[in-house]
Amino acid sequence: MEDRGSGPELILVFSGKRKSGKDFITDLIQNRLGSEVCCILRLSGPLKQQYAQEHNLDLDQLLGPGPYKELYRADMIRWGENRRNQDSGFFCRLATSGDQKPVWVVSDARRLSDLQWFRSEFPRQTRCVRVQCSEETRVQRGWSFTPGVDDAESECGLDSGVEFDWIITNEADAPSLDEQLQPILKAAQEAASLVRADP
Ligand SMILES: Nc1ncnc2c1ncn2[C@@H]1O[C@H](COP(=O)(O)OP(=O)(O)OP(=O)(O)O)[C@@H](O)[C@H]1O
Ligand SMILES: C[C@@](O)(CCOP(=O)(O)O)CC(=O)O
Repeated sequence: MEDRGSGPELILVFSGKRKSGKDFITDLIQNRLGSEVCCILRLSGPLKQQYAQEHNLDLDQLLGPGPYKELYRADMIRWGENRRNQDSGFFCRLATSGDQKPVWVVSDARRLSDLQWFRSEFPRQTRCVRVQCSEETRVQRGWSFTPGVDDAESECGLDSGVEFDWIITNEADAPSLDEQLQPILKAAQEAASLVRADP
């Protein structure tokens, strides 16, 4: 039998446009699975931490869903891309260092290099999930088109060329999230039970 070691048994790598609901859905998954089983990892976490420190900004607001982070988004993208150009796995490595939970939920993949990093480091465990909704719904959630952001790699890098394992439609008139998330939660529960059976 394969040695499972102490790494993750399943990694759900989420992507989706701004205000599609990635954080909302990944929080819901963690609530359903429990924080003993599942951790949420944000690739933007270490980026925002370092950026906030260098620019003397409010990290909690940069991490939250409000309008504050949008003031800095274009510059954070540029700042992060400088780092990524030197080392494309830089933020993936920082975000994943040291977590021992059986299920990792990565809430914010944005670039093919992010998916490639997980697929190459964790080929057996990685699954890709897309969150989608209409532009109208995103506008209702506070989105407006920003040139240099919404037409750049940060938002468009995974628009094509990716085979997603699951696609979730986060709209009022779509099937309920509970229904759509069922196969994902089932896979996560199976992964967690493998770890329990093989400590
Ligand atoms: N199904 C839903 N029901 C109610 N509110 C929702 C739903 N999905 C998302 N929202 C709300 O819409 C807003 C944007 O969602 P969220 O922050 O999860 O999007 P995101 O894709 O993570 O955006 P960003 O890329 O800007 O971080 C939040 O205030 C969130 O609570
Ligand atoms: C700067 C950046 O990490 C911001 C992500 O913010 P959020 O996931 O939308 O809260 C986007 C990027 O890395 O391109």
